Amino acid sequence: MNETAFYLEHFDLKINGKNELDDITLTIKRGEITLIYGPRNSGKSLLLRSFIHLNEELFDKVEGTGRIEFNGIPVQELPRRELRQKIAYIDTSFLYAMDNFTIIEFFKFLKGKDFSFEDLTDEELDLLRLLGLQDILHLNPKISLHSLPSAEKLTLLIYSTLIRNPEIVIIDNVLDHLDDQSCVVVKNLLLDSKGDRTLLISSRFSHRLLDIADLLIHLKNGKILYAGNPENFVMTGS
Ligand SMILES: Nc1ncnc2c1ncn2[C@@H]1O[C@H](COP(=O)(O)OP(=O)(O)OP(=O)(O)O)[C@@H](O)[C@H]1O
Repeated sequence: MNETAFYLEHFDLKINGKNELDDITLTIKRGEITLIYGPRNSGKSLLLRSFIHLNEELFDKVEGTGRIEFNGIPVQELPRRELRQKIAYIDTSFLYAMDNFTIIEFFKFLKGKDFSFEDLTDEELDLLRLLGLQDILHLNPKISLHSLPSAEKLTLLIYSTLIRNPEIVIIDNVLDHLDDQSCVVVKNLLLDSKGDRTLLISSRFSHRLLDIADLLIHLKNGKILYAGNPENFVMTGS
């Protein structure tokens, strides 16, 4: 299999005529964790959504120039359905959407309308335990997810992504909403479950996630200020 998951070359993005991403060239290797770090409005979400053509669904006028390849194929040549099967993207809007579900409705949404909790495989139960979510199975399945503590809801969102077993997992801004203790649990889980999976995580903070990143990309005003080894980034204080 191709060692490079994503390759971008001189990629520019204009939204409604305004330049938002500027000359992005980078390589994201398979099986690695990439941290995209930058302040509010630096372009993290626009960049991550470009990998799956999601900006086109949010904005009227999206113009991308340059190259984005997934597994060596330009993404515009890949059917969206295939991209979304292989690449799971979650952002904080999913958390708000989850409030509309009860526990059982959420599992049925993930696993099919005939789902019952006995259907969970050993692997899925292990993952629930690893994430500290096993108690959810003892709650009334008809309670709303809205009533769960937010850290638990976030972890459930990550669980729902991992059980689909996608090649690529993109976690846009979500981990910034976890408290320090839950963040450590999720980080360890992401490391443990990594395998061949490629992870892209965006954050407004570098320090909490730097230790699990293989590649750090520092974005500001739609431009890459740094792309490379996270340790060197810390050492130079860039
Ligand atoms: N809903 C929107 N309408 C118009 N322009 C937008 C919208 N969302 C983002 N943009 C433009 O895209 C730029 C980059 O936004 P993006 O959401 O990618 O930033 P971000 O780094 O993910 O920020 P945050 O940390 O706040 O999520 C913004 O400066 C803004 O100009």
